[in-house]
Amino acid sequence: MKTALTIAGSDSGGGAGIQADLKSFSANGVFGMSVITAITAQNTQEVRSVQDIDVNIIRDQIEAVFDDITVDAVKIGMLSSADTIKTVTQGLQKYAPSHIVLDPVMVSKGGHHLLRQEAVTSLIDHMLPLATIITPNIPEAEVILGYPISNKKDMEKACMDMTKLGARSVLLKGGHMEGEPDDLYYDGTNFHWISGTRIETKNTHGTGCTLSSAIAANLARGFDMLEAVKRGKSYIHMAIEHSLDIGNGHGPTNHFYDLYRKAKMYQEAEKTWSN
Ligand SMILES: Nc1ncnc2c1ncn2[C@@H]1O[C@H](COP(=O)(O)OP(=O)(O)O)[C@@H](O)[C@H]1O
Ligand SMILES: Cc1ncc(COP(=O)(O)OP(=O)(O)O)c(N)n1
Repeated sequence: MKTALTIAGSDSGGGAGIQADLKSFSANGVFGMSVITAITAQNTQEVRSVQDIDVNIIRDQIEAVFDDITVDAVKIGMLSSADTIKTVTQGLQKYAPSHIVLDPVMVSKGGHHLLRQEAVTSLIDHMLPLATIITPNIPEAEVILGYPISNKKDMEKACMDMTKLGARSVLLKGGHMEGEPDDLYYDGTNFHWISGTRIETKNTHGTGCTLSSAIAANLARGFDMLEAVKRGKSYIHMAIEHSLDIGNGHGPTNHFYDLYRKAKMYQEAEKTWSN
């Protein structure tokens, strides 16, 4: 079985972070592993507090996984501090995994900083050049590049500028733009618009984590980047379409719908085998 590793923060509410990543890995057909960088006390409404994990234990988690298990793809989420970024960078340089999907998590929906503002430069200087693909939303790309992104032309320029900072390819997510949530994939040479249809729901907690993990899982399974991005996009659409009304704030994406659907189809098919 193919494997994927998430290096990210824990969300106690289960909708984003490590918890969303592992669910997305399973639903996308790979064995999931985790390196926890920070623990958030979080629910569907707010992040109450954050505890960074000691960098020695972050390094030990990375080494424990890579020294024993073949890692087919890595997804990076919440990194919290410059020290954590340094430790994760060193681990990735040591083991050089083939695919690194960087979701440059900065601020939660409720406005809590999940990456310290002084660590943004470290993320740009050390982490971006290691990324096979970076998957920012519009506000994250604006922070990385230092200019506003207001339309599709700006999105194209932003993608090109992020590859100049070292990322091999870019998926700039359009969920925060007006209108349909069209994402732009730039492979370093060509642009590919991955169009979306907006679903009217408040339950969008963990959408970025779900999508980046689905892309990592599909890369681990051997699909090329464009196909992994397209599969990720159709997975996140399904996960938002059937999102869950859990909690009183922004409910989580649904990782089970597709599995149940497939299990039902399997049961139906199985009935025909005995005939
Ligand atoms: N309401 C929505 N309906 C359909 N797709 C959406 C919706 N909101 C976001 N998406 C898609 O979900 C993915 C994550 O998007 P986005 O919200 O931009 O990122 P983040 O969760 O990092 O803020 C993207 O593919 C985006 O186009
Ligand atoms: C622990 C942790 N990691 C990442 C996030 C951000 O997740 P995202 O998918 O961007 O979803 P929202 O925060 O925007 O709902 C998080 N909240 N917690």
